[in-house]
Amino acid sequence: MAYSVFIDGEAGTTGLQIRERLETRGDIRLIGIDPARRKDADARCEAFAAADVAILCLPDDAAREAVALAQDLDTRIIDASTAHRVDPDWAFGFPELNAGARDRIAGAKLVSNPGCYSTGAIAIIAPLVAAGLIAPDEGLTINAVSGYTGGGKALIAEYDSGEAPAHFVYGLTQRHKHIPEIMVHAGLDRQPIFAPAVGNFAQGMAVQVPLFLNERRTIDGLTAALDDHYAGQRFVEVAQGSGARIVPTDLNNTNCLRITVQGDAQNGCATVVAVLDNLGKGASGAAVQNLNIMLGVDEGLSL
Ligand SMILES: NC(=O)C1=CN([C@@H]2O[C@H](COP(=O)(O)OP(=O)(O)OC[C@H]3O[C@@H](n4cnc5c(N)ncnc54)[C@H](OP(=O)(O)O)[C@@H]3O)[C@@H](O)[C@H]2O)C=CC1
Ligand SMILES: CC(=O)N[C@@H](CCC(=O)OP(=O)(O)O)C(=O)O
Repeated sequence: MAYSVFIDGEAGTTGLQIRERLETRGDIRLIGIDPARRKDADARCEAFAAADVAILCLPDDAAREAVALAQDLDTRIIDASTAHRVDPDWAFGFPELNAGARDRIAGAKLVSNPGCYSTGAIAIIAPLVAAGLIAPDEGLTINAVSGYTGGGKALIAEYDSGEAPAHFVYGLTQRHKHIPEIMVHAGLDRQPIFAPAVGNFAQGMAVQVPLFLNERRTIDGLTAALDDHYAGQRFVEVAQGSGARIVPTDLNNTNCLRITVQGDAQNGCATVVAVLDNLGKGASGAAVQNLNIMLGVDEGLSL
């Protein structure tokens, strides 16, 4: 039996990559929509009604509108946007978050994918809060650099034009849209300082959480807590750092996320770094992983 899947926004950056991952699958029938009618409510309603699962790859307002269009249908929804990530009626689409996360996704009608930066930040912070190695009210800093596809078609066009800078920092007013979901799903009571940046490379990202060490919080202890948390997970690994460079593009075109803990016990300073593909585990890969979990098929299919 084939499942019907509608990708709303399939011509966008995230949508295209989901399509590529699904179009060769025998167990999935993709529902197409006439490109000229891709923003037409009637055409989208018909597609929602025909779908077992709809994947929203839309700006936030359009995602909210799509959910309203589908509200009386049985269609299950995966939303790649920011619109529903802290809504308790939606399952949070990070299966590796905690013991119950995968089952919640499997049984959910509504699943909200984490943002790309949030995936890296939550992957680091949530297990360390759960292990008592980061206090919920600790003042944390999150530094990150992303490839420019993270900004969707508009930022891609800027870089394609050759007019965009080699590197820029942003989010300086500390209102980045990922901060609420990081706090809720990592278990932080105090807002972290978030310092994102974009570099002149298409995809890939590194998310860093610097931590001061103490008697309780050692490099070995941090590594062991993360290792324990992710033991047996297929797409998240905790690796030994070499003390050398970490390259944000290392996991491009995969659904993997790699965490390393490095620092110096003598000066008491360490950095925990997550590397992932913003379009892989940070968006399209995660959506396909969640789809697989919702359909009850092998979680790694087409990833
Ligand atoms: N890029 C990334 O790394 C990540 C993106 N996301 C999220 O995924 C979602 C999609 O982002 P991304 O793919 O980057 O964005 P893009 O700008 O690349 O694509 C968005 C797509 O949505 C279409 N669209 C816009 N409004 C409507 C509407 N009212 N009805 C139907 N289609 C519409 C656009 O069509 P048109 O171009 O014709 O306007 C476009 O094809 C966003 O919410 C984003 O925040 C999540 C994680 C990472
Ligand atoms: C480089 C860049 O611009 N990145 C985007 C986040 C990309 C992402 O994860 O998007 P959603 O949260 O919308 O899903 C930003 O900072 O707004």
